[in-house]
This record gives sequence, C-alpha cells and structure tokens, in this order.
Amino acid sequence: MQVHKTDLPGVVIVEPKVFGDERGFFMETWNQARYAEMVTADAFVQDNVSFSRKGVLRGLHFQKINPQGKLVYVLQGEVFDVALDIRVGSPTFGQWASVVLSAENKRQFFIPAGFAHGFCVTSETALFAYKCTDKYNPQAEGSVLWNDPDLNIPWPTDTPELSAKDEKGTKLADFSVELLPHY
Ligand SMILES: Cc1cn([C@H]2C[C@H](O)[C@@H](COP(=O)(O)OP(=O)(O)O[C@H]3O[C@H](C)C(=O)[C@H](O)[C@H]3O)O2)c(=O)[nH]c1=O
Repeated sequence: MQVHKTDLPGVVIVEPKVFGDERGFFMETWNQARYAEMVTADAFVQDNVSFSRKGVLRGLHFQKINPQGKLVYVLQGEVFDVALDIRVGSPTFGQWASVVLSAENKRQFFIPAGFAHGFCVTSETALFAYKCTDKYNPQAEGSVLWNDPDLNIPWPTDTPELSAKDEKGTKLADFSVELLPHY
C-alpha cells in the first residue's frame, strides 16, 4: 500500500495493493492496523454506500458536531472528489484538494474530520463507498455551496444534478464561525 500526501496536511491519497490474476483482482480496502499506522489513528464506526448517475454532485457536506473523517473510494465508475478545509483556525482554511477516484485506479482518499466533502460523478453511473470516523448526525449537518465563487473548484460540469439541500448550500464566507468545525 502506498500513501501520498496532498497540500492539505492529513488529506492523503491511498493506493492499496492490488493482487491481480487471471480471475480478476483482490484488494484489502481497509485493514485496522495498517490504516491506523499509515492513514489515520481515528477509528471508523460507520460504512456508507451511495449510487449516482453521471452529473450528480453530492456535497460539500460536513457535520459541525460529530465531525466525520472519511475514507472514500469508488467500487464502480468514476468521480471527481473534493476535500475542503473549513476548520476555523486552520492554516489551510478555505483550501481544497481534489482527486479522481475510479474503479480502475482503485485509489482511496482520506478526508479528516472537520473538512467538507463532495464528489461529482463523471462516469455513466458510480457506486461510491466510504468509512466514517463518527456517526451520522443530521441535526449537525451543513452544506458549503458547491460552486462557491471564492473556492473556484473546477467541477467537471457547470450544471450538476443536486439535492434540494445542496441547491441551497451556503458560501463559506457566509457561515458564522460557530457553525463551522474548529481546528
Ligand atoms: C449521509 C447519511 C444519509 N442518511 C440518509 C438521510 C437521507 O434520507 C438519505 C440521503 O442523505 P443525503 O442526501 O444527505 O446523502 P448525500 O447527499 O449522499 O450525503 C453525503 O454526501 C457527501 C458526499 C458526504 O460526504 C456525506 O457522507 C453525506 O453528506 O440518507 C443516513 O441515514 N445516514 C447517513 O450517514
């Protein structure tokens, strides 16, 4: 397994070891000891899967309370994935890192607790899997506006399919600091 740093401390790209043979391939998508040593010491407590069509954009979501670190990857298809630092007091506040995740490249992306996360599907469909380091807390959820002009994130489409919640996302600069996670 290889782990690559990004410009955002704690946000890493994981390339798991893939065992290919004439039948196909095998890979460990998580291993408690190895990931605790190489990715995050935080324990994972919840697994999620979502399925989306091309052009669907989910994000940019965070939880102020029970902030979730996420180990995300794609089981089928391809997405453009973004981690945005919204931790008040962080030296990289307002900065984001992106990566293309696909069933082909088999990459994983770790987004630490306190970041906002989102992805946009670039294949016909995508099956998106992830592990979370804290529970779902809908009362504590927030959405940063996907196309916040201050962030200038190069999403693969200007006209994504969004949930009603994400249509009404808030510009990062418009959040009062008590609604954001703290560094
Ligand atoms: C996230 C979540 C959702 N739900 C229920 C609540 C709704 O009835 C339904 C769809 O929820 P939502 O529209 O918030 O799903 P996404 O838009 O995929 O949200 C996720 O999108 C981005 C990419 C993220 O990083 C977060 O994991 C998460 O916010 O699933 C649950 O029961 N448990 C959960 O952990």
